[in-house]
Amino acid sequence: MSIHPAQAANHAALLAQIDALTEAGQLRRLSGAFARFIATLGNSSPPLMLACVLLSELEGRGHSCLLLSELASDPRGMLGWTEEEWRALKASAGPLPKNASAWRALLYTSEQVWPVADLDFGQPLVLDQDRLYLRRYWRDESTVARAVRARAGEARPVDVGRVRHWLDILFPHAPREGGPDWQKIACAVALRANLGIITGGPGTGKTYTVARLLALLFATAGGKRELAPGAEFEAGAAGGLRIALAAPTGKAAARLKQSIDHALEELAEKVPELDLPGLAARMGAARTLHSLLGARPDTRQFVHNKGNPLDVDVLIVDEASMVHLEMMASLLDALPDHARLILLGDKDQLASVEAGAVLGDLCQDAQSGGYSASTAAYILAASGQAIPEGFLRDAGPLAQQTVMLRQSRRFGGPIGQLALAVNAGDAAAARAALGGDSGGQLAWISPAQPSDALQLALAGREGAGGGYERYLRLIRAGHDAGTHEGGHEGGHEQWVMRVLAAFESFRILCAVRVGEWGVAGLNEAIEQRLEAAGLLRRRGEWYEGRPVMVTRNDYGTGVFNGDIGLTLPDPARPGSLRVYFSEGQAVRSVLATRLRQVETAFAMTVHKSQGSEFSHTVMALPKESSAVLARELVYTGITRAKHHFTLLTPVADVLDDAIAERTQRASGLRTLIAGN
Ligand SMILES: Nc1ncnc2c1ncn2[C@@H]1O[C@H](COP(=O)(O)OP(=O)(O)OP(=O)(O)O)[C@@H](O)[C@H]1O
Repeated sequence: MSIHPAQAANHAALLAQIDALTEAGQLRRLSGAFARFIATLGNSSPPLMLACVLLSELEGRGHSCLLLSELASDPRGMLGWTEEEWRALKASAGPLPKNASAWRALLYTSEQVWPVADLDFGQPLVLDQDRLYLRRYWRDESTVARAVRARAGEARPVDVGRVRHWLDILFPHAPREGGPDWQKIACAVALRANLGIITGGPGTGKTYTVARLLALLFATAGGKRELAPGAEFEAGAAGGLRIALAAPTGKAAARLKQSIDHALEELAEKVPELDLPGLAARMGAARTLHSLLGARPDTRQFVHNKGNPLDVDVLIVDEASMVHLEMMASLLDALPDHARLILLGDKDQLASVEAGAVLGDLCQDAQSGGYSASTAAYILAASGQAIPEGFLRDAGPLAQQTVMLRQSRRFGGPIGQLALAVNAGDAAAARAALGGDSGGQLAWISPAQPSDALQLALAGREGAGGGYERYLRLIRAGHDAGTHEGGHEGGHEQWVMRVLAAFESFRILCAVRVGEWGVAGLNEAIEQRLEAAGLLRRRGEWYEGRPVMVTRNDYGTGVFNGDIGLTLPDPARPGSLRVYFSEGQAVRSVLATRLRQVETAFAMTVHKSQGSEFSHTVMALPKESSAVLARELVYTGITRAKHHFTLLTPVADVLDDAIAERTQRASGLRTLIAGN
């Protein structure tokens, strides 16, 4: 490292301040280490090191880049720090550039930074306009932007008359609520290019729509892909259409497959002229994205990539809000050019834990439409639906391929109203919804301490059911009936499925990991309470009835981060325990002692609950407000509830603060897609 002597004092002061903030828990250790590493690579000014610390810190919070405009105008807000914390760090770095262009000029001349228009020497930092990146994220954003632009922008030929014919069969009724049929529009739009994005809240019919889209593709593709030119189209002839279903987690994948099978089954009765049961049978199981791409242990590389693309014509990805930037880049890389990608997800949900908020970025125009006149004309011809005036405004190629579904079919009641209020940032309406539900679907409790809420964990809430007692009693009953040895009527597997279903109907979600209202504190308290009630007996780490969540992919045992299983006796080996995972209609199990990276899952984070729904969902907020406690988190927690939702707030005002707080992730994806 070469440092000008005049800067040495500032460096020392800055490093000391970074260390102090690290000790105080304001910075992660990696951020300081990264800045030091950058300093070893060339001449480094204190402002450059400061920018590196912040870039690394923001990466840890899910941002893919550092926006120089924010760095110049509101660094404190960007970090969620107090004025004193920021002032101390700033003072230790000496004079800082005054505005974004001064920052840009400073970074432009730094040896460790590659300004994208210049010669590339493989520097670790990338400067693209007013955004500073770690190289990996710039590469991933560029990959996603290029692929999205190409896929959305290149129109596929569509036989409009035939599409209209089939869409009228697949969607025979006008929407009850009036207005255009956005589901029908979504199908028409998705046919037109190799990218279709369908977003909407829970129960708005994303899966219902995509099942019809598959039927439409099936009905219209046969003539094009497989038959000789000029040959007559024959329903069912598109047997070779290779369709893959995927989702970020095993649970979400299993749910997708189940819902699509169910929707196709229903549809088959209405459209007997299409061999939809055959289509469903050929589709195969839905897979996790990791498994689809061929994850390999100890590497970030996948078996499938640009050089070895996936063998698919249509790829449907559900719960796309959970797909992080790096995964989306890998997925788009591995997708052959001719294949169609359909992304389904709720744009308002929490983004992935890892960096990026890809679906949210892609859906920025979804609410307002942004359709061009030619898209509107195509939609009218292909689906008979007129786009209302307010949605007309050409917002670019991506907007033409994005459709938001707006009418929830199973979420219109109090839970839906609450979710809407939270999403709109309306705390007063959220409070009114929570307090005004006389039917008992919603409850709002403010327990002083966790012990006041533990009865809920045991027996649920009156009228709402739930609680962990039920599945634990089923385990006991299985013991009494000798089911563990497979001797019970219906067999061991049926019993396991019943126990798993009972467990899956109820869950306690936490906004945070630490503290008495966090995952760790509540899990311990619940375990103790259940043990005191005689419902479980803890003997060491593993015990019968212990629910666990896998915290790391393990290729040896085939379990993945986020998978949830229940510990039950092994029928083949008396005295030993296995962990059973539900996979839709089937069950998979692993010897408990083979699972190394797991944690108890009576309580789990809202983040990890994405892709799952529970009949009765309880969400506990902590006592203190914070930046992580944001609207998206509260919305995601509420929308995990199918029939009943209970909110626990030891301090009621925390709810208002959380609803007011928004998670904004810095990203350059939109700019890169626009090609600016
Ligand atoms: N146009 C429609 N007509 C009749 N029923 C519908 C329609 N659209 C959706 N439904 C029904 O509404 C329910 C919810 O639909 P679906 O599961 O497709 O929603 P989703 O958006 O995929 O939900 P989630 O976000 O929970 O996955 C289903 O029972 C579905 O059959």
